Amino acid sequence: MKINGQHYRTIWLAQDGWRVVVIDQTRLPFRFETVTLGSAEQAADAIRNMVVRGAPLIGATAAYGVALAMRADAADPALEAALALLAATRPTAVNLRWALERMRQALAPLPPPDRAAAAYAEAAAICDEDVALCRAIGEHGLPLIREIAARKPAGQPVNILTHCNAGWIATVDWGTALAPIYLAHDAGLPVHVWVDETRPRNQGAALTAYELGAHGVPHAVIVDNAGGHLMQRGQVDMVIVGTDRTTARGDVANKIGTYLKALAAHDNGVPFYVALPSPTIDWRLADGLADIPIEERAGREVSHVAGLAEDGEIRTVRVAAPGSAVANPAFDVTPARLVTGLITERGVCAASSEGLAGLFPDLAQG
Ligand SMILES: CSC[C@@H](O)[C@@H](O)C(=O)COP(=O)(O)O
Repeated sequence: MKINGQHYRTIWLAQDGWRVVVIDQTRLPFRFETVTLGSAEQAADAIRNMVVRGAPLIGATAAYGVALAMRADAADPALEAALALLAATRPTAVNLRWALERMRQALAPLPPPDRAAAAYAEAAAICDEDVALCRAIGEHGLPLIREIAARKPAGQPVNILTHCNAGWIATVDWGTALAPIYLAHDAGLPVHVWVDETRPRNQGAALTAYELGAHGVPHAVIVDNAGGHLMQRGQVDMVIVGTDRTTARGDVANKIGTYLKALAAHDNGVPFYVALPSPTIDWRLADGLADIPIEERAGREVSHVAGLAEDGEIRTVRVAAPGSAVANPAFDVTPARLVTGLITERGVCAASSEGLAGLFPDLAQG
């Protein structure tokens, strides 16, 4: 997607041909800065500290982290150490495990001298494929928006609510939940996006609003608790969110607060769609509530907030009462029964074992 007229992906190789450049998401929307990663340790830090985040981009960064490790030492112990280091960074997004397993399968059979080149090629393939998958998600989601637009009075925008950031910044390009919105906007359909701010890290206010604004998509940032009210008043036509892990029966883990939006959508008859590429499906799991690991992040993300101070500096301030305990579960699980449909690169399906297996018979297990 474009920033100030220039096309960017979220991850690319530096001019030296081996280091890896990412956009520092901790500085957005106030500063567009990049970070250059030169080792698997730096890639792991970037994922852990959310310099990069979003399930597909976490997977892509981990893949390049393995490539960086192989350049330094391609022996078996080094490969295993890099895979373990990167796997331990964040627990919920299954794209991380998927990318690392794919790297292991590509590299382990090779003699060590061949591994670095193969690792870079595999990481690049993962990135290119992610772009294609996300673009396809956009194409399959577009008719859903078009149908709603056709039922609205002429000129009235389709109001779409989204939570967290599932746009191009969370992937390599295009995004998942935002891909259909970009295609609808580019096709001339009037769309307007309600952007949940998404405490505690404010990915909605900081990242989704930033990228929608850069693309010229009309939107408004709302506090996380406003969605239900807007739905009761008929001001939300549909919800589209991303996901960090979807089980084989269609339960969906996504940023904390997603479940409450699904409940409100259900109560108000608002369609609730989840957009995902197939690497986000964990075919080994069925019961998302019981089995998806939920990341517990530092309490400081709740007690403190970062923002742009009046003097133009990015500063962090405390918002919670000093001394109060805080808890910070970073994701929740929305049961399949609350999901209207899953928008994937192969089409839209029911959030159910049958729906997913029907679209992905080659990937579904059992
Ligand atoms: C296309 S990304 C889908 C999800 O990864 C996204 O909605 C999300 O929850 C990201 O969480 P984050 O903690 O910012 O990595």
